[in-house]
Amino acid sequence: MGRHCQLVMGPAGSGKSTYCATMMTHCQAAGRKVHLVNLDPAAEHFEYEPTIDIRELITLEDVMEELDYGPNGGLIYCLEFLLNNIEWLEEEIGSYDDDYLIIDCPGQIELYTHFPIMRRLCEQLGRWNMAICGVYCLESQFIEDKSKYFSGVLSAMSAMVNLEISHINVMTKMDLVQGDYGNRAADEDIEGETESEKKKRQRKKRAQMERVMVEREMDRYLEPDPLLIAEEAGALEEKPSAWTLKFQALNQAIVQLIDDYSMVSFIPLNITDEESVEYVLSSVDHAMQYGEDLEPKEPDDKVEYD
Ligand SMILES: Nc1nc2c(ncn2[C@@H]2O[C@H](COP(=O)(O)OP(=O)(O)OP(=O)(O)O)[C@@H](O)[C@H]2O)c(=O)[nH]1
Ligand SMILES: [Mg+2]
Repeated sequence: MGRHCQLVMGPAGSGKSTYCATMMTHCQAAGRKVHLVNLDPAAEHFEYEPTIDIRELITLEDVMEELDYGPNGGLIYCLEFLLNNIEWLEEEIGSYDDDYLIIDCPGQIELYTHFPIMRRLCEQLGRWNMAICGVYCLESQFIEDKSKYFSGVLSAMSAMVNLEISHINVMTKMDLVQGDYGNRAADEDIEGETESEKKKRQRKKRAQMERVMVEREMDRYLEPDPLLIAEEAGALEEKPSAWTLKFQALNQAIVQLIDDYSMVSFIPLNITDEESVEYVLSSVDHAMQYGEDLEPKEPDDKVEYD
């Protein structure tokens, strides 16, 4: 059937390792043979023991100690070392010929955006006939700050453009967003209503509000709405300085870029909801055509013609 892998990327703390563990559990429960690959030389612990682990080749700690590098330079050194010793990875992967790999990457976004490291790794995986789907994680907490959110959108876009592999973007930690909205209750009184009727009505209203808030507001972040940043730029001072005007023009250019290409959209992931995890997995499968050769399509002989 061939080899398949998910390359799980995203900024520091965006939930990559948690995503990998969630996917491992979900895939195993569905009877898929999956292996975790750790490419983070600074990783400390994992819920699942990685089958292939860069730390067996090189660790950040050793590089910092022996070569006197700082953490970021040290990390780049480790990944370049991996690329220069790629036969190690080939050998490790070699014995998992027909399996499915979930690759947990480090959180330094420069690895995906402007250093050619991840791109070279993808090219190498491609040469070994591995179908790859990039999974770029951005955490839902980014939406609290629109500028931060848009810089996240741009980093996702940059990874997509740079790596040239099948790609999906995932908005992680959605359980936190839904939890916040869930706290807004309707507490107005209605005459003649008993206490238990009021509680029931409030519960219903809260559930409704939660749904509407999540759907309406979140939609603007899942399919990035350029107006979000335009709104923020509009909220600046009445008589903007020359600097502010330049900043607004830059914002406008970014808005235009995102709008023109409409390339970036996010799939929400709530790890506490099995259906949500399944939806992300099926999107990844679809992106890299996983399983299509498992079930060859039968010609549909039941089609009726007029
Ligand atoms: N509530 C909630 N917390 C999460 C979720 N995913 C991750 N976290 C928390 O966010 C923090 C970072 O998660 P990690 O999975 O380690 O993130 P990472 O992207 O692997 O981080 P680095 O490898 O350091 O870049 C941890 O404290 C997790 O418990 C989620 O879906 N929901
Ligand atoms: Mg991690």
